[in-house]
Amino acid sequence: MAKKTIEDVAWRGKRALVRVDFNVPMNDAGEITDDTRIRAALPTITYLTDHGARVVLMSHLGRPKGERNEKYSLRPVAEHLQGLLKDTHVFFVDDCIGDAVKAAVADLTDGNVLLLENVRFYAGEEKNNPDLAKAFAELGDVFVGDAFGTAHRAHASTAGVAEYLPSVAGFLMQKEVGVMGEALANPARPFVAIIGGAKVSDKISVIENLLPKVDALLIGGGMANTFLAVQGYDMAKSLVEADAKETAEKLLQLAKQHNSRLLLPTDVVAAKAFAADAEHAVRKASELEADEMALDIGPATIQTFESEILGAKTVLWNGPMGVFEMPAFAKGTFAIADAMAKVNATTIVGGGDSVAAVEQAGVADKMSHVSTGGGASLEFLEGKTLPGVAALEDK
Ligand SMILES: Nc1ncnc2c1ncn2[C@@H]1O[C@H](COP(=O)(O)OP(=O)(O)O)[C@@H](O)[C@H]1O
Ligand SMILES: O=C(OP(=O)(O)O)[C@H](O)COP(=O)(O)O
Repeated sequence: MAKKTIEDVAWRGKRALVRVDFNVPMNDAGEITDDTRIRAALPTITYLTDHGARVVLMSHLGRPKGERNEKYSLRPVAEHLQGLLKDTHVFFVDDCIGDAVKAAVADLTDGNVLLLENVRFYAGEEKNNPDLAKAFAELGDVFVGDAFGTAHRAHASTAGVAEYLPSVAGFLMQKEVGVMGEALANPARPFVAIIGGAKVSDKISVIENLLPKVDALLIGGGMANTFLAVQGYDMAKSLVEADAKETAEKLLQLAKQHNSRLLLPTDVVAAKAFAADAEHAVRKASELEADEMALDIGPATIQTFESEILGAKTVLWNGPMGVFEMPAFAKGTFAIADAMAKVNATTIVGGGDSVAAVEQAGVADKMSHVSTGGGASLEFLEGKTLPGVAALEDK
């Protein structure tokens, strides 16, 4: 459902209380190692400052468990944001509620930005405590939900606060929900989805939700082994989830019911150990040796998957095709990234390791959309309503 956005508000002089997801990775020295999520929030922030709003940003960082912990301070993020927004004053206040925060908000002039300290320094945040939500609401005139990466959490700063203020979507939230929602509801066809990653059990609901909608579902990664085992292949030492075999069988039936083509690897890269330097060879999926494990899809499977992708008009990808952290088993994953970069279609990379893979392959900017949410995009692809989206007003 379409949500009101920041374009539906007259901002001059108003305080925009914006929930962003600045939960960025940092090294031990407290340096930001990937600022993708900060950059992804810039269109919303600059629209608001350009339109004369006083912008109050709130976010979490890590999981400080409801207590103040300097290791999880957002101060370095404020400094980084100032570097990105050269013509804008970015202020930081070392709390997210209370008198000092109210004073810092009152000091803002039109077009200024203030980043609050980590909202997870308060236990009420993750409990969606109404008093904390009200205290946040006092800091703004309009709430802007732009933290797609945290939209699957019903927390005080993502959902609770929206009960006390007019609430609209930011541009990032609008794009994430718009592009993925359109692909699920009304895809240009053929619609091909590629699902990988370690386990079937993590992605049952995603597969269930996609099967009736897609023209073809390509399955790779560790999870393909369980499907192959169900079909009678001896997967030898491969990762196979014994507990998920029944589920895999049901999903194969579901594919038949919906006439969706579910494609599994026909060949794999088989290794004698789960190690970067393990001896390895290409094998048919039916011909693994007793001491081998499948750690990537093989060249024939790559070719099949590539031609499916190149013939598609919508491609959605979630989860690596193999143990792509080890170069010997990364070819399948990078081949998917490259094929998606080439095809003239709507291409969506949904969260987690597949995003890391398109970034490593240097093709992130060739995709129509690279999601900033791992868990959130997974829940969205499962067809769940995300609390941080539901909290925003419909158009
Ligand atoms: N054939 C395989 N055997 C064992 N592990 C695998 C295999 N293929 C992929 N993996 C592992 O799965 C992990 C990613 O799985 P998952 O967390 O489900 O994906 P995502 O983060 O994209 O949702 C990666 O660390 C990768 O090494
Ligand atoms: O990084 C996040 O999730 P993700 O790693 O699933 O994308 C979000 O900021 C949510 O964080 P959380 O999983 O601690 O609630």
